[in-house]
Amino acid sequence: MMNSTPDEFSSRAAVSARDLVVSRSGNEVLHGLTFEVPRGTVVGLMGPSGCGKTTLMRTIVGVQKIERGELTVLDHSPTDAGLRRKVGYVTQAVSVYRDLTVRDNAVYFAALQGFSKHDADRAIETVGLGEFADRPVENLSGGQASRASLACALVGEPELLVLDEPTVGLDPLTREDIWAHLRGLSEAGTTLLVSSHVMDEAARCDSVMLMRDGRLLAHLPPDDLLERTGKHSMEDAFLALIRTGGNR
Ligand SMILES: Nc1ncnc2c1ncn2[C@@H]1O[C@H](COP(=O)(O)OP(=O)(O)OP(=O)(O)O)[C@@H](O)[C@H]1O
Repeated sequence: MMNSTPDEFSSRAAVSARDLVVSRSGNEVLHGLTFEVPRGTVVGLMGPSGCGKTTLMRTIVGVQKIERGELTVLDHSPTDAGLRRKVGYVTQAVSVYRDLTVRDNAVYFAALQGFSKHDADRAIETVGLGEFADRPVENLSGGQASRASLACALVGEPELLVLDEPTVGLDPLTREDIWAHLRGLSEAGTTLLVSSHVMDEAARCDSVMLMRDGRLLAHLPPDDLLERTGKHSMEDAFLALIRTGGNR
């Protein structure tokens, strides 16, 4: 990577950051992150509460100001209007209208971005909610409601999907279900950046970015994390890495 030309660098990375510094309300929250998210991969963003995961995701989707450093998203500046149709973002809270049906939500999101009803229906099918399309979101289970949010982010078939804790509060079976959908999207070419508190979910990612206190401790494939720390579970491996501050 050190020897890459800018073109080679950009063509491989969906997101690349160099010395990225971000402040919120005057306090520096991200202290100089340098990383690359390769296109078509699933990257897990893990770390304790308050370490800066949401802030990083907000910066990538262009709603958080960059203080210093560089950030490129699909070869554009994150605030570039051309990215709006290429980047999907699902926040932690279920962001759909609970009194509307799944289809009406998806059609509304589609219309906002200039997509069709057909695009909305395809997104609903993608997340496996076809049979619930005419049901108000308030009458769905938690996992189904999460998938309804996901469907809204998928209407335009984004190239990059940024998901803030899509499985939080869900039971293991539903988590499994959501991850199967995410893996399917990745196999179809979408790049996914997914945050989670559940360290075992790291094992489902192609690589894991481990953050602590606004810094990146490591970015590596899950098997390498286990090997590097000599641990058998992601949880233990992460704790070991935190104790050494990311050093061997
Ligand atoms: N609006 C804000 N103004 C000032 N500081 C903020 C604001 N939102 C978050 N912070 C601070 O920024 C830091 C990072 O918060 P962030 O929400 O990015 O963490 P997180 O890793 O996503 O946490 P969690 O896993 O609990 O969602 C925290 O110290 C938090 O207190």
